[in-house]
Amino acid sequence: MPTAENAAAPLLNVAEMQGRGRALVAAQPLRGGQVVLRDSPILLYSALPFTGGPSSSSSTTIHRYCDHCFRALQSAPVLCPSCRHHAFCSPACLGVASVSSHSPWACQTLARLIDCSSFLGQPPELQVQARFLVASYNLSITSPEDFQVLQSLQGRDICSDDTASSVQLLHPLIASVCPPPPTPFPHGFSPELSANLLSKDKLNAFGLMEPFGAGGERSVRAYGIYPRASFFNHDCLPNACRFDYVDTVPDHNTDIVVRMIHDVPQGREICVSYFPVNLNYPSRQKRLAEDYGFRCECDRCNVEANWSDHEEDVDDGVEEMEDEGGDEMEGSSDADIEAEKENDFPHEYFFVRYVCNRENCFGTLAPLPPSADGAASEIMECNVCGQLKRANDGEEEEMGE
Ligand SMILES: C[S@@+](CC[C@H](N)C(=O)[O-])C[C@H]1O[C@@H](n2cnc3c(N)ncnc32)[C@H](O)[C@@H]1O
Repeated sequence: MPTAENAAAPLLNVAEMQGRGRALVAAQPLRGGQVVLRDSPILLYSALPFTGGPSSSSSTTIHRYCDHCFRALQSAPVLCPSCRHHAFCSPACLGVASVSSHSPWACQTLARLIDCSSFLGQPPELQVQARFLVASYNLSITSPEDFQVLQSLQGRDICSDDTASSVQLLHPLIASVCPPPPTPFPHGFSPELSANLLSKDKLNAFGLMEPFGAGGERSVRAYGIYPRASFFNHDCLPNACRFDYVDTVPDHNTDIVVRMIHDVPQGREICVSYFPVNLNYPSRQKRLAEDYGFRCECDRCNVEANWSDHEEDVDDGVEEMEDEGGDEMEGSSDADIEAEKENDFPHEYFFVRYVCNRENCFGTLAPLPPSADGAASEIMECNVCGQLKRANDGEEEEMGE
């Protein structure tokens, strides 16, 4: 039970781990549901491609989110008086944005990109990468200290072919439209720096998700760089997961909160999953190799590496965990099948207890934080659909919306 003394002590230490870089490790025993990190973004950018352009006026552009705090817009937005393209939820948000995310330099650069027809013809992913580059160079002007933090995050040593071709197109385009900064860029402005920044983004950005849709779509509203949360390594059976409450909390609405999924002892590495936990083994390995540059050797991958039925799962990357290993079990008795399943998939308890059973959700469940006296909560919260359920020996009982 946390005492007043150890509640004030650090919960996580940063440690260097062989083959894994920096990692976050439990500095004391941690309880399921405990909040181990609350982190604010140093940079946020929209996950949507640009809309508008020379033929559109601001009155025809649909503004879905505040361009600073990314809350869903409920009423008529406050438009930026200079570009008339960017929309804010309130005059206060516009005021903060005008000296940070939407500085005069960012405002003019984005407005000129929006008016550039050759840019608007580019694929949506490239337009979103342009948003990140403009936000990063803007950060170097408005907050050089935060820009240094961004640069200190892990990136890829060797620029991937994808990143190289994005930079080849985007860097000269941004250079040709952006006005001179108020003072020379304190950290430079070059294709090499753009490539370096894009590789940091790929490894470290967290997506702020749209509310869970009825069809189970998981679309991203905005991406953020969260410097302390960036130290979490990946595990395919994570012991922590992150929550965000962009539309529901009044202050610091873009903060992310990382909570323990279950108890862990002091000294254990705390990991999150970089994607939904229901992805199958080949899809997880492919994604980790291509996007994050490493081969996962977690307990779950070591077991699943020996399964023989990966091929059929590769197409959609999603699997029903209970069906795994079924092909090899024909002709066996029920007891044999159960025993074989148990051997094949010793981690099944994780999916029963900690994966949301709402259709198409596949979110991760973590208990609500323990009470002030340290008592564990029996209420589990899904980090994707937000549903609350009562945990009951692995059977969850829904508690309504
Ligand atoms: C968001 S960073 C995590 C923090 C990072 N270790 C650091 O030193 O800053 C993601 C990178 O950490 C490394 N990483 C994360 N999880 C790993 C794992 N399970 N095994 C090996 N490397 C991992 C990979 O290099 C990955 O691209």
